[in-house]
Amino acid sequence: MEERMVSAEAQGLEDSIDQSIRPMDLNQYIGQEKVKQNLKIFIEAAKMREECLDHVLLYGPPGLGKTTLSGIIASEMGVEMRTTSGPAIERPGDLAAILTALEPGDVLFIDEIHRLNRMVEEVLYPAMEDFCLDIVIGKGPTARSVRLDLPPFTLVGATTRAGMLSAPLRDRFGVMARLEYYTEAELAFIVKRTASIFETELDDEAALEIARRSRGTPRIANRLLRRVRDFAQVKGDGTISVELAEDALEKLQVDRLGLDHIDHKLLIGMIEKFRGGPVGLETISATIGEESETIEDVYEPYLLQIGFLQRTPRGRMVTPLCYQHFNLEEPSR
Ligand SMILES: Nc1ncnc2c1ncn2[C@@H]1O[C@H](COP(=O)(O)OP(=O)(O)OP(=O)(O)O)[C@@H](O)[C@H]1O
Ligand SMILES: [Mg+2]
Repeated sequence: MEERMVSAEAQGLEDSIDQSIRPMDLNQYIGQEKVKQNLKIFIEAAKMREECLDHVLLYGPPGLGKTTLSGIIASEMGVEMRTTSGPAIERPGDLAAILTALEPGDVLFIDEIHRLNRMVEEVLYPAMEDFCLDIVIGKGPTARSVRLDLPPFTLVGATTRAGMLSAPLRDRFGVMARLEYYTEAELAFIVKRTASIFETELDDEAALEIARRSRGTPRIANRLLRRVRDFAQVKGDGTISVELAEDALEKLQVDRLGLDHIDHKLLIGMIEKFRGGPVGLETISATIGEESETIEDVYEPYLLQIGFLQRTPRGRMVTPLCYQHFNLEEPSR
């Protein structure tokens, strides 16, 4: 699968670039107002009681700020964050090593928590519930179980797939926060903030133009900003005007709604070859030469979300909204 300008997943050096542009406290964290308001209360209450914050599950599509928010929770609580991920914890012993190394009150961030294996999960339950580890020492008839106390900690779990979490794990989180796609205004604010960190001048109109094409996702917005800034530096005087932004985004092949050449290939293919559908996933896959899983997991969600595609029992259909976007006449049905 090729890398796309509009992919919500981190690419290349983005994880390290993120270090410099990540908001550090709740006030710098833009949008997600409901989640933020609740977290503020829970954090304040925990601090008043001098306890650690209850375990938090953050879920939602990639690039919306789960890792960022976890870091903010730690800094607002005045503790350190230790970071790991579901697939990185292979054996119960790995988890035990991480847990016993925590300082009291620390945040343990487990990314992709839906990918923890069963055995590791079993160790996590008593750790989350009672801050203790049950370890088995020895083998066979002489084996005995020892209970080890852990420092109290806050587990922050992140997942793009909340539905794949086992029920017992899900039930052990006191706080569940679902991150939503961002509005255009919020994304414009985010790129303005990032531009000021880069010491790049970005016009308000240009910020909105980038925001509009970012698919509700800060990671995409920041990526588009970086690429547009390249154009401004080489082709202009470094300032990002709305004209420059529009021109650059066109060259980057990201259209007014954040659709790229792959989205176009998919939608136009359905329109030209199948009169807009309904057409089965496998047929689309064969026609445009992309795996059906990729279409379903990566390409379709945004198109469904903006109402350009519809799933029907007889297959996928292109909607009137999509015809309008491409200035095409709908076939009479
Ligand atoms: N609310 C926000 N305000 C400002 N910037 C944000 C916000 N949310 C995310 N960002 C920026 O977007 C980028 C991606 O955020 P982050 O890495 O936290 O996403 P994520 O949800 O953890 O993604 P993934 O699912 O891929 O792990 C970061 O560069 C971060 O600075
Ligand atoms: Mg993340």
